[in-house]
Amino acid sequence: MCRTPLHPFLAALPKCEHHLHLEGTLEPELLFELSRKNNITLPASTDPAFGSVETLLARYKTFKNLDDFLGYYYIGMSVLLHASDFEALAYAYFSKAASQRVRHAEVFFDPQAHTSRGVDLAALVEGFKKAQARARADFGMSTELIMCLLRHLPPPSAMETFSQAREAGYFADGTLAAIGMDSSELPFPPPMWKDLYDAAGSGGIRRTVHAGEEGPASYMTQALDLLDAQRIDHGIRAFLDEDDKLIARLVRQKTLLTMCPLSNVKLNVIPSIADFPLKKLLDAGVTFSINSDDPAYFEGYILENYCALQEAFQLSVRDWESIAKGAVMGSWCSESRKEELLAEIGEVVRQWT
Ligand code: HPA
Ligand SMILES: [Zn+2]
Repeated sequence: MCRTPLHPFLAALPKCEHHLHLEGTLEPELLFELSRKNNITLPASTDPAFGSVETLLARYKTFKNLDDFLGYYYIGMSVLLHASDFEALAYAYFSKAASQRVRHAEVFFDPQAHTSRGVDLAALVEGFKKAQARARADFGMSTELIMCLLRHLPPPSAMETFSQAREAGYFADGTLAAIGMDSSELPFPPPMWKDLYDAAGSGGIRRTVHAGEEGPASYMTQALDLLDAQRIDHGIRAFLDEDDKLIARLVRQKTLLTMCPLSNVKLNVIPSIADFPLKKLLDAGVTFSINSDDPAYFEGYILENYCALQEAFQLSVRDWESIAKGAVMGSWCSESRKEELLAEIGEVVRQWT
């Protein structure tokens, strides 16, 4: 638990999470359990980190960069096979998030990383939908699924997966709220994905994209210009690169940046949490949310991210109110759900002011 006097307030504050990879919530205990259940051999003979929960957790403390992390992330998720595995994974996250007062979550998943192993898209969707229904019933949590396409695979693979989801009616019936794009960034710039984003845009499908994490601020500008992205996941490089023109545009367009401070430290995007550009975000009036990205790998769920920032920056209750309300306003939920969430935040802030 963090030592800040605002810890109880931060714990009680109703939260929205917009940048969370379901596969990144696979805790080592569940990873080993599923590898035994599904007879999936982990590469322990070539990488001693896979020897035990303890050695794996120790390795997670030493990620050098995004690709170093992604190697473990893709091996980890290879233990997921059945609809029930995906349901268990998602429900474990929703339960943990509910305990940290997440009231609305828009979560990513990486279909190609599973379909390439012979798992049906329908099995993923079935498992996730069951977990979503349980989260609604058990915690009153609203949730949305965002299908991410993988940048390290060829563009036709992304287009094929997108088309499969669209033909299954998953966008039209609300099963999927949006498309996103993740995995390695630097070698796979936004122009590669223009056809995919054009197809989504012309079909009225929402679009977000990981940009400005390891890639430069110019990739964010390209994501806005070429992909017509409505939201940017990470986007920290706009501030590290001091791209004032881009920052002004983000403010003017009210583009939500879904930011992930502990992830940025763990993947060496910034040297320490004190280097997170929180003051610049607040001073410039950028719309942003604070998120956990891959909490099983980065030593912290959403509350640990809030607390790490509070310990470094000592914000006021009013600052947090504005962050929490900004996250609601940037959410892809109904206007009536936004009203409910804003009222819940107002209630908690009243108790603390
Ligand atoms: O932070 C991330 N960046 C890119 N790809 C990812 N896939 C899971 N997490 C990430
Ligand atoms: Zn991410």
